[in-house]
Amino acid sequence: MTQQIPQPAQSTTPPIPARSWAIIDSTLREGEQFARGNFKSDDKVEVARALDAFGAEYIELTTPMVSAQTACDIRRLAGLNLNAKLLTHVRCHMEDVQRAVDTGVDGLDLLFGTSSFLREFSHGKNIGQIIESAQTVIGWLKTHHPQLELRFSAEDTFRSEETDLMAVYRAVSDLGVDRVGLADTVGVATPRQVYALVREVRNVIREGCGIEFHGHNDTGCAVSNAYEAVEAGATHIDTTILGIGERNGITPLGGFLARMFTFDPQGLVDKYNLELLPELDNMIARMVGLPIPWNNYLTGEFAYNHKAGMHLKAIYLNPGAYEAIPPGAFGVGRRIQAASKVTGKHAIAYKARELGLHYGEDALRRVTDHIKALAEQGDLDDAHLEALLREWVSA
Ligand SMILES: CC(=O)SCCNC(=O)CCNC(=O)[C@H](O)C(C)(C)COP(=O)(O)OP(=O)(O)OC[C@H]1O[C@@H](n2cnc3c(N)ncnc32)[C@H](O)[C@@H]1OP(=O)(O)O
Ligand SMILES: O=C(O)CCC(=O)C(=O)O
Ligand SMILES: [Mg+2]
Repeated sequence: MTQQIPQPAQSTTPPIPARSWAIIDSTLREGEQFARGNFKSDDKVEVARALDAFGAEYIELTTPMVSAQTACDIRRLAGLNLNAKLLTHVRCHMEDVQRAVDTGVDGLDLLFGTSSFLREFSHGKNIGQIIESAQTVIGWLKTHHPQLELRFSAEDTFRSEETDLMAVYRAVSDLGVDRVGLADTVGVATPRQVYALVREVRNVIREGCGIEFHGHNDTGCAVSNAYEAVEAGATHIDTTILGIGERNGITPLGGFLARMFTFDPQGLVDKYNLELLPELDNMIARMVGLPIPWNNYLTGEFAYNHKAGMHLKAIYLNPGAYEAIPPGAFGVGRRIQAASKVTGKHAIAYKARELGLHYGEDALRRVTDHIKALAEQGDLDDAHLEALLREWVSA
């Protein structure tokens, strides 16, 4: 079975080039906020090296304010001299940033909640005070650490007032941050809202200022929202391996890359070592002590399982008939499940031929019907199918 790499989806929308966006992988920050995420120092080194080998452009780390050990781990990771840029995620607070600049990271991801929920219940500051804090903190960083890459994010963006957001984004862009961040902190945004807000933010920030999107998956839109952000001009997307994070997590690295592969397969192949994705997913599954979900994007056990007779006939001729993305591109294989009640004669004929057996038309119909009837009691495994095909060919 050979499979042609699918061409970018044909639609009225132009393909989105992979060079227009970068991954900020937050497994070592948002992922530490996952119920089972508690990475030890050596785990962090393993994860950072694996993400670097994969080709992730940025790796976001937890704030050094967490503990002395966490600060020490950040310094250890900074000492690895990875190709990926290291960022640490800190409150917009002088003590935090002073601690962060001592760790040797390449940049700081600053944040301040701008929704009424967070202004009232998290930090108690109004928009004017948030902007003042940003001026103090960013001003100090620009003077004393001009080499650092800076991002400022309005946490809970999608439940914040539009006028507040535009005031904050304009102010931090004027202060010279490299990127502004939009965060769907509670996973409530719809793809259309994300598209519209990214376009609007683009109009108030200076040219060349990047836009980052961070999306939670509470309502199942994390991948679509990240995609819409890119379509609207976002330059950086936050992901975690397997999507781990607070509650049910954020945009998963694999899911986002699957989405983007359909627009620019070669661009993704050029940027990332995509065939390492199963290693990344397995590594995090091991570290958090959970299996990879059966329906996980690309690497789930059944992500490339083909079963129905009508599908199998076409799959044998060209797998692209029922696959948007060739599994080999991401280092995974497909499974053909030929011996079920929903199978058909073409699949059985292919299986027989693989075993060097040749059935005439009538015999093929009979053995297929027999298999389908037997499978009413449960699917047959490959060994059972093989034995049956060998037995029936001479019957
Ligand atoms: C949506 C997100 O994921 S945001 C990122 C979340 N990440 C984290 O919380 C990192 C891990 N956190 C920690 O280790 C701790 O919370 C620390 C070290 C940051 C702070 O610990 P504590 O001093 O014990 O405070 P605590 O966590 O109880 O409360 C949060 C404090 O941060 C303040 N705060 C919240 N957001 C911000 C902000 N963006 N900028 C500045 N201060 C903020 C709150 O006002 C509160 O301070 P207060 O006690 O002076 O009112
Ligand atoms: O800093 C950010 O942009 C995102 C913070 C975060 O994890 C969130 O808002 O869910
Ligand atoms: Mg988050």
